[in-house]
Amino acid sequence: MPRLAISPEFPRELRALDEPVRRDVVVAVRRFLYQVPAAPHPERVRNARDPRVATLRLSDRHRGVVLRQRDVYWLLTVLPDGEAWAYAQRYGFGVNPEIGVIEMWDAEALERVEPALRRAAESSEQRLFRDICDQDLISVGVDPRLLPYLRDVTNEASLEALEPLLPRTQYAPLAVLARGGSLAAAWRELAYWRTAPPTGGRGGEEPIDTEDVAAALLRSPDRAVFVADKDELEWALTAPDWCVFLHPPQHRLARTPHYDHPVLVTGGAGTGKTFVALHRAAHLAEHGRGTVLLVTFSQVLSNDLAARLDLLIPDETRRKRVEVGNVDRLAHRIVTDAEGRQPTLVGAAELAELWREAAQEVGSGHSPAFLLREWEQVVLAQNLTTLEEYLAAERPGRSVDLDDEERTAVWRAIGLVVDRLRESGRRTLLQLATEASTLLGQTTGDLLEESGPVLEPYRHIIVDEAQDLHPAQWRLLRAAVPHARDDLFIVGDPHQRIFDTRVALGSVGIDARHYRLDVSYRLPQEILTWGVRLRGGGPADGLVEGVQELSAFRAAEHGPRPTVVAYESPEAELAGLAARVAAWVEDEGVPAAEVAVAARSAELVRRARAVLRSAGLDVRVTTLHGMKGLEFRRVAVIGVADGIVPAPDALTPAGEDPAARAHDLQRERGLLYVACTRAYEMLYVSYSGRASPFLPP
Ligand SMILES: Nc1ncnc2c1ncn2[C@@H]1O[C@H](COP(=O)(O)OP(=O)(O)OP(=O)(O)O)[C@@H](O)[C@H]1O
Repeated sequence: MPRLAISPEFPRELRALDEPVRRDVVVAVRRFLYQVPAAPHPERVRNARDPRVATLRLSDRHRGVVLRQRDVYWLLTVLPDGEAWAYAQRYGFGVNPEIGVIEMWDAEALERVEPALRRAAESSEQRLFRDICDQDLISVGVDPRLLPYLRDVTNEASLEALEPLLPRTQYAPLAVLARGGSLAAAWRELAYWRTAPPTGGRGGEEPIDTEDVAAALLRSPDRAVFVADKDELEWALTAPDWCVFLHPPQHRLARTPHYDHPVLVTGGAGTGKTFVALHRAAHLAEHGRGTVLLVTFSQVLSNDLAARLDLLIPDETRRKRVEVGNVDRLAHRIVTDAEGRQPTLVGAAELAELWREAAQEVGSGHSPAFLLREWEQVVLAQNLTTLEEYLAAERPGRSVDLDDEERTAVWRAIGLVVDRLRESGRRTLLQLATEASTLLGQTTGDLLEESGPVLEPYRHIIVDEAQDLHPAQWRLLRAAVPHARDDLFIVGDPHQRIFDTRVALGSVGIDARHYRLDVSYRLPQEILTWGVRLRGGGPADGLVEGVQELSAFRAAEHGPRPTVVAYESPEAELAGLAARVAAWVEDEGVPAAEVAVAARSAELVRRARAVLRSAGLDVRVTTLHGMKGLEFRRVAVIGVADGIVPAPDALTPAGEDPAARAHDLQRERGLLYVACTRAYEMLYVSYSGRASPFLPP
């Protein structure tokens, strides 16, 4: 039987065919896989640039194009006969000599631009790679067949023009060198695309055999998937792309057989962190040692994760090994199980009233908001249970110093609130998390109705959107899984933090090894660059010790720049929004479900919704918070004006606590950044009056 690998273009082209043709094609591929009588056979292509390329007749008028080596067939595409032959003649193929991935390039187009390259070179003294010898270029993976073209490149702009014609793993290190980067930096760029973790030596793996196509395909999970039987074939042809093809850095993280330590993966918006989390869950469902919990921040996001996991793990038994939820629910369930009834939660307004009363009664001069923050960010964060502990505690992130007398007063206020909550039988979600982790740590049989120590309810935990979890929630997760191989796999982005939680995992007993994803597959470079300027580009703290930079964060694709429009009045801005959304949906045919509108205040959301509804435009309109974790083809963020973003009532007065205010501002910035980075095609931002101070000039 042939060893058949499918390229991601093949299912895409297949979907574009009419139903009867599609059916014929699938039947023909199946026949080929099983080599039954009447199976299509490879036919040579005259004038192919690579003699290993052949075609397979897959329907009356359609052919598949394959790259063939002995019994290995890489099925690249399916096209009408003429186009299939043209395709088969057009491309060059190779194996990257340094990292061993398969490469494919538009050899015909390169030949076409060659005379222009040569003419430019003849009329210029400049050569972009003059100071780099052939051997050095080859040492960063450059295919020797491309050297003649590269020698004629005179400047960065002409190299950029070649980008669409070259394999990514050829272009990426060249772009680093073109910018003046060192060979070591170019090598690091190339190594980012390597699939397997290094096992020693410079290249890390066994020596690369550039003639071994099968090994190269196995190292290229974004370009090929091997299918061994008809079920795997069916899966590769019908499942969404992201279920079947992972980019090498994503694959490396998600499919590493085992980790002997907790893992933290950080990466900017759209780098595929959620996909990595889902694939890790699928991996552990198959190879793990017990129940997997996949948790995220909110119920909305966890419903979305559960639906995606259904797609990724079609096997029901395996799917059942993964529970999907959010941390609050987990805490709620553990406390409910232990107490035999559901805990009652305190409402936000009620809690605010309790803090107001306590502030007044204690009369320490601290505002209710200050006391609440002190409780959540110091007392609950460190699980302080006595005044002595509180007096001795560090108060990271809090800029107003408190002497012993003041701390005693604050402790008294906190005590009042906690007592009143207890008396009324109510609790906050963070209290629940704290209690749940204590319960898990207890030696009692109540919880699982058996005697002996309580066992951790999960064997593996995967956390998505980790940047917004509170230390109390982290302690709960740590307690819910044993300290063992593959215990915790955590993904998040400190730059997208929208709540006040700056937790270094080490401080909550999670000694994670840190990995990074740097390439965004959602954002075009233009939205990404603008977003990074908006976010301030500055470092963000949290999750890892120290700070995280955005400097390595980049995009895989280009697209239009974001549009920022200033209006005279709020009414004109809303009219402008309606016109813009109408143009997208009605004129350009973008499905309404792929458009989202976001604003900072509930009032603006309501008004935008009303205006769009009355124009018959049924698109999602939500707050900036509501955009977390989602993505849309087109996004409009409105009301990005001074006085609205940052929201004045979300800011601590500067006089009360300057550090808290600085954090509030950064959080508000992060919120706008999150909303703007949900767009994978086009971003529109508007305001009336003065622009928000966050908007880049
Ligand atoms: N392997 C892949 N195959 C197909 N598309 C991908 C792949 N990886 C990333 N993408 C694209 O990038 C988008 C972002 O992926 P994902 O939601 O996992 O990113 P994220 O890092 O969790 O983003 P955020 O932090 O902004 O929520 C996907 O919806 C998809 O459009």
